[in-house]
Amino acid sequence: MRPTTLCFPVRPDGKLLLGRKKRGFGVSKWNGFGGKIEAGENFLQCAVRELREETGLIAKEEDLELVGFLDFHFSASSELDHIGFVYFLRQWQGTVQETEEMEPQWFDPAALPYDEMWKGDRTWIPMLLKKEKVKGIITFAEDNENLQHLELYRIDNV
Ligand SMILES: Nc1nc2c([nH]c(=O)n2[C@H]2C[C@H](O)[C@@H](COP(=O)(O)OP(=O)(O)OP(=O)(O)O)O2)c(=O)[nH]1
Repeated sequence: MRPTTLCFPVRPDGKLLLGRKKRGFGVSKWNGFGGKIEAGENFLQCAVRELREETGLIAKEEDLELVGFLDFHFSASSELDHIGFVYFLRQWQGTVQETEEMEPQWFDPAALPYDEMWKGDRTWIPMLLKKEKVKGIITFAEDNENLQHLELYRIDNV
């Protein structure tokens, strides 16, 4: 699978914007916003485009803070394997809109809906919230849901 981006808008009061995915892979899970890089795009361009498509928010590339680099492996379906560049975004233009793909909602960082998120997220998102940057490999079991292996490192720079 092509590389992907994943962006979490963060408000001045610390709340994070998540979206409940309405269709496709990971349907009904809460997640950040992103998707596959398109031909001719770099990661920042992809992150800006996906955020706009999924939330209506308009970001400047220079406002995207790279906070994570994750290697997602699916032991049963290697065609799903992908790397993900993870960004925090603290400034944008526009207002949040529900889209065909995502139902957005702001969450207190201390009360993220981890039970309805990808299983590794409860481990690496709190690291990001502590201002750590994270690199790692997340391997999902045969059911593409449960974790088979999780290897996360705190790094100085992504
Ligand atoms: N937060 C989080 N997201 C994950 C994990 N594993 C995983 O595949 N994803 C997400 C990242 C992407 O949104 C998605 C990868 O599939 P995708 O690129 O087809 O997703 P998409 O439908 O949003 O992409 P697109 O068609 O819009 O390009 O799954 C995980 O462990 N945590």
